[in-house]
Amino acid sequence: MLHIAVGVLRRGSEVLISQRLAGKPGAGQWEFPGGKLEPGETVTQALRRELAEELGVEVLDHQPLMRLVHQYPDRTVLLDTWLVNRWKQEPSGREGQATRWCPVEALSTAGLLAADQPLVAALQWPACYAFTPDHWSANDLLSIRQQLATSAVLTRLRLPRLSDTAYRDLVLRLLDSGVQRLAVDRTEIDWAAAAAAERLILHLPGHALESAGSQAPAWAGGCVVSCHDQKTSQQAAQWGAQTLVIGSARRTATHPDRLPAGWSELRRLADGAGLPCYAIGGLTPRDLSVARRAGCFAVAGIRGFWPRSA
Ligand SMILES: Nc1nc2c([nH]c(=O)n2[C@H]2C[C@H](O)[C@@H](COP(=O)(O)OP(=O)(O)OP(=O)(O)O)O2)c(=O)[nH]1
Ligand SMILES: [Mg+2]
Repeated sequence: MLHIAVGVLRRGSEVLISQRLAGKPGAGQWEFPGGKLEPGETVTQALRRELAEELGVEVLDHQPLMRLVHQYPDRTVLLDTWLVNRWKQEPSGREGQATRWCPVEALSTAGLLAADQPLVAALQWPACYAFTPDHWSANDLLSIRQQLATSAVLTRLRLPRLSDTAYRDLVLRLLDSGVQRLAVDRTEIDWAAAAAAERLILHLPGHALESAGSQAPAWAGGCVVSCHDQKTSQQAAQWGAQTLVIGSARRTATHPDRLPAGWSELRRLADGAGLPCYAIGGLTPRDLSVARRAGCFAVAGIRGFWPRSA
């Protein structure tokens, strides 16, 4: 497996991409700058060297974003991807390659290498994903709707106590209040008829895949699946999920009896998933950097993600 150090230079809402040169695999397609580790090099040494060679920049600040394994017909690559937020010198294509700044929301159609799609999702999806506590009512959520509308956090509405009608009404009221997108779990509701489908994400637990059809429904916002093992994560990827929630990182109050998989197991799951993964299990938003070191681009949870005690 080729270990590749990849740098995502980020400037506001844009990232730098470069075009692969003639003669290389994927010539003419776009990629994030970077390249293979040389013998004896650490990944961050390779990142600094590649960005200096390819762009003429000196990296001043780098943070892990995600790890991703992709199989091409003739080779397997591990893309070890880093966000680069600060650097010295103006980046330019030092090897004759074209470079351009691309808005994050335009990356899906920028002609990137096929392997980079999960990376694009990782840049587009929110880094924090908050699940509602089971005992919350519709009013609990409506009382904080202004906050939900301005927050960068994605919310998953679990709310098992609500009827389908109450659940549907709540979703429509939250969207009306300016909440950008929501993750829902009720496929029985006709969301297209409610004109809400554009801004909804479908979230299913892994065990629901059995009865969820052979292919993910074409929801504009995409589908997320919760997984605790490799078999389910592979099933979810084949089904067409865009992201996974994998756990458990630590023991949680929700599942006190479940042994946590721990960070090294999560890293194994994330590496094998081929999709961007949210880490879950006893985490808070403050755990984002440890989750990213374990190959997960983002964190999810219940307690610790809400302004008041859940
Ligand atoms: N840099 C980079 N490589 C990617 C991306 N996506 C992707 O599949 N790859 C693959 C393509 C290549 O097989 C491999 C990178 O190897 P490379 O040939 O560019 O390595 P390098 O820059 O060191 O080039 P060279 O010195 O071997 O000429 O990773 C990406 O976004 N950035
Ligand atoms: Mg390269």
